Amino acid sequence: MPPLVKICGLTTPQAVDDAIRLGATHIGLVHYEPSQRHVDLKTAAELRKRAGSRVKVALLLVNASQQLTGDALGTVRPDIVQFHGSETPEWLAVVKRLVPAEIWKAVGIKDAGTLERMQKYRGIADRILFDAPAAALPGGTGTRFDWSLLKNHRHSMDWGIAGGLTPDNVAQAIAETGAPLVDVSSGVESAPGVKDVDKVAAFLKAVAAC
Ligand SMILES: O=C(O)c1ccccc1N[C@@H]1O[C@H](COP(=O)(O)O)[C@@H](O)[C@H]1O
Repeated sequence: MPPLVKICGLTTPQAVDDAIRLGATHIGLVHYEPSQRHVDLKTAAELRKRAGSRVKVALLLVNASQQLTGDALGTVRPDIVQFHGSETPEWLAVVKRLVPAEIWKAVGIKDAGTLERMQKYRGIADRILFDAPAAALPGGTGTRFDWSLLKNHRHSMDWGIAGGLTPDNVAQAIAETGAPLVDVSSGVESAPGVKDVDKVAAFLKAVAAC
């Protein structure tokens, strides 16, 4: 079975409809003001409603305060909360107790030591998303990590990969890592925050062929 596909950073109803029509299994909405893909909570809630049950909807937060996390989850009611900052396992456990959503944790993978350090999320996060290490922004920069770090790794949690994936390299990334889920944002855009329907189609086609 081909991997699950999350198209992240959607900002318009058209982009939501396109991603679903073309076969995405998950979509992502970014609520993080420094991001060029940031959507306010009203817009995020509208996009979430538009998706309905056609696809799983992730809300991406980065080191959000307790207040903002509560407001965001209460307003948007996503299927998944994707924590993309330096959130602690303790904080994720609190959120997990309070909301009926899957908890995903993005982890910037630098070296084999990351695979040890991320064990602290075991039993708390429902999925680990391996991404390139954070730089000026914690994600969404189109930067790849060294996929060979995951080669032959025995995963103890559900997982996926993100970071610098494109229609041209996603098949190789899947072949090298065996990822059960791939997540893309900038690699299917014509400009930051603007999804390109042809690139989204090409990405989904490349994954479907795996
Ligand atoms: O998309 C963003 O702007 C963003 C901002 C802050 C944290 C994460 C962000 N995006 C996520 O980062 C990964 C990799 O993205 P890319 O494909 O390399 O552009 C992915 O999960 C995005 O959703």
